[in-house]
Amino acid sequence: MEDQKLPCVLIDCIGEKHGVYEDHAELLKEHFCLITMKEYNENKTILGKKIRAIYMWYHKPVINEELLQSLPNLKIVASSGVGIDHLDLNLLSRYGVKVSNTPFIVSTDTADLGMALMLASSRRLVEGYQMAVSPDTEYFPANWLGAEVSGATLGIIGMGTIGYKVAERAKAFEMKILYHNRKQRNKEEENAVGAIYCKKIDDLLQQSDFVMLAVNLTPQTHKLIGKRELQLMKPTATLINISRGLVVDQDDLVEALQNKVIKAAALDVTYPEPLPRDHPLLKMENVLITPHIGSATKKTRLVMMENMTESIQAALTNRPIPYEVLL
Ligand SMILES: O=CC(=O)O
Repeated sequence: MEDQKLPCVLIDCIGEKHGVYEDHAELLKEHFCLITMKEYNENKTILGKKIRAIYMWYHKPVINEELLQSLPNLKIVASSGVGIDHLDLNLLSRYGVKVSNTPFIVSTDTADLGMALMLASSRRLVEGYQMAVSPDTEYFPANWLGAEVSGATLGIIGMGTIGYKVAERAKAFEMKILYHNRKQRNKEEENAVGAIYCKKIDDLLQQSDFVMLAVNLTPQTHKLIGKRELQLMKPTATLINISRGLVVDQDDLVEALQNKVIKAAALDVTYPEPLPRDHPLLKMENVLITPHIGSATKKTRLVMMENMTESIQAALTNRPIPYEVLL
């Protein structure tokens, strides 16, 4: 409902499958007059002029030129999460619209999920669970083995905030940690976690038991891991992706898994999301998939909402935007 005193903010929907959580919406309503896409679509001419910000919760609503043309007073798009690959920054800048994200808060949970995927995949937790609950279960199955994580070699591609937090956790597991950064080497962080820098990505791929992808999706990292890179990996290695699906050539990954070029994959991200229900990755025993839940914990999602609110308030009062994404 429209409250004349509060700035109008467009959101996709409240509740439902991908919408802003009901509880969070109540908090947002203290600061903004929330207009859902459904309400906007029913009354574009009047509401379009009033909307001053878009609260983009997990890539929705989708922003295109047509929408921007009908929102003449739009000042900011506050996007949840760290990745901004779903936004056309040049287009938004042409319309004078600022962009913010929630970069720091997602790192800890996403690193935790990376560890969870590595442990679950190597120790075959999903298969173990299925065996434990099956009517004809065999306890202490003698021929059923996983691979050890403690003491194994982890190669982190992309030692940004998330990658570094993965390294901190891997250190506690006494793993040998290798990392590759396309641009810069960070010696201080390297020493703190005992990580070894691989200038060449190939060295990391050849030596790692687990390869964890934690890079942003950019034109340079698009399909960074394809047939050639998968062939460099050990046949006993597992690929873990907590960044973006498009960092991997998925067809090449399917082929590599089918032909046992690598042992397994654990993926929080794919393309598209979700995968079509008949996609080969959904049918493989050596693939563990989660539905893009890196930052999906109660506390983190609440702080993300607070970060987004702060950024919108700053933009609407012409103050510096705390989490502004610069072109
Ligand atoms: O995918 C999640 C994020 O970008 O934070």
